[in-house]
Amino acid sequence: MQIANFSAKKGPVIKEIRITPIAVVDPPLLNAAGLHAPYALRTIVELVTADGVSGISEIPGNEQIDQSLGNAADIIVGSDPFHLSDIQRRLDRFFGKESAMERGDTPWDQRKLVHVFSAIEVACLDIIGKIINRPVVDLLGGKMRDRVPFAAYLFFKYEGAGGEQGFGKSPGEAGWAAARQEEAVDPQGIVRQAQAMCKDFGFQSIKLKGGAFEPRLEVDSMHALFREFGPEIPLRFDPNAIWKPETALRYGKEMEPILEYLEDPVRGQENMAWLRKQLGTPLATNMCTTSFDDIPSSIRLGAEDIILSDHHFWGGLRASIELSRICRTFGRDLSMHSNSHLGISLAAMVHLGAALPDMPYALDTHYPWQPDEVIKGGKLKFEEGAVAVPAGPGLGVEIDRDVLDRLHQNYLRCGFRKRDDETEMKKIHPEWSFQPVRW
Ligand SMILES: O=C([O-])[C@@H](O)[C@@H](O)[C@H](O)[C@@H](O)C(=O)[O-]
Ligand SMILES: [Mg+2]
Repeated sequence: MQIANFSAKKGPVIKEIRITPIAVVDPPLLNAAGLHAPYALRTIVELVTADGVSGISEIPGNEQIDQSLGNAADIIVGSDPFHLSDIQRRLDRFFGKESAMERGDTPWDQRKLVHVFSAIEVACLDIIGKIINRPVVDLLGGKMRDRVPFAAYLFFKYEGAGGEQGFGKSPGEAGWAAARQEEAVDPQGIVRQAQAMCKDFGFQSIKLKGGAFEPRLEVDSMHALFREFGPEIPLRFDPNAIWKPETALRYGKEMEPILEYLEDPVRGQENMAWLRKQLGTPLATNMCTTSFDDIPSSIRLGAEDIILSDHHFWGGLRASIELSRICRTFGRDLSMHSNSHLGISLAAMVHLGAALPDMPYALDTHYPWQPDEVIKGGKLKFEEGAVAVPAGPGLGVEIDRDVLDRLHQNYLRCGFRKRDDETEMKKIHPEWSFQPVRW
């Protein structure tokens, strides 16, 4: 037998990390935690190897996470981007263990390390893909599908374009660009929003973010969507765990005939498990089972049917692939959660979605709500609600430097340094306060 003569060649080395916080226009969307600010924050991370190969990633913007990324620079610089497990172990040792509790009560995840590792991992995968001339999806097990379907993600909202316009409208827009500025505070407004979004993007599933108004109005909005779109378009509803168990049981029963799944109706795995025993509708979560540490109790209690993974919160794309195997083992489905984001995150989500062995549900995305884009060539296209895996090695998308500079100037000017929907809401309704369980 002939054994190939494998001589260990020196691998690539990361020589530089660039961390650029940006602020992107976001309209006044409502949720259980309050109101979106006129700018959503994102951080763009670039790693550059000694040979000049660069890899990029995008994570939710937050000054403390940016500082942690900066503190991790000594670990990252000098590392081989192929050695992801070693990088992760050294980051774990450097930062110490981050508990699942540090996620917090908000609809979004407040941990630091998961974001840091996600930013580094995705940028390294982009580098690896460019070096071996393969798309990221091939590093995750290869394509199971060419196009990844997403759902229309509706919000109750105040009128306004966001950004400098704030609650005002930017004139001269048509189609979705105009509709995204309209008020939606009742069932009719939600149906109009859904019609406009589905018309422009071709979505074939619909999710409504609830938790903003009292349950009757929000559930009536779901009935109005069902009447408008019929049973062919699957519907989901997500009040971000702000309902009491008895409220969730009452409205969950009422919505059984019209829902594909019900997302985080109640807070905590115990409450989810209690409700799940009484409802025929599958329960999904991105709030009660949000890390590998949560899996044992999720299985013991039977907390949910669907885990909505998010590579920014689960520590990267490979972690989500690992999670998919755990889900299959324990009879969970895996789908994807989203927050306000641009095209680098969307590209990563599409590579991951394309690689997932099973993908029974259209994924979440906030993408239509953000008019800005940081990648060359403008916004990624949706056809019949789906996005094709970007062509080219790595993520297949490149940063537009002029736009990056402009969005960084937005960040410097806007004054926001972390997401704080409660403070934004108090600017309009000073008496308002965030309650983890309200109705
Ligand atoms: O963007 C929002 O307002 C959402 O409420 C978001 O923060 C959630 O994390 C999310 O989309 C969810 O599904 O819970
Ligand atoms: Mg959710």
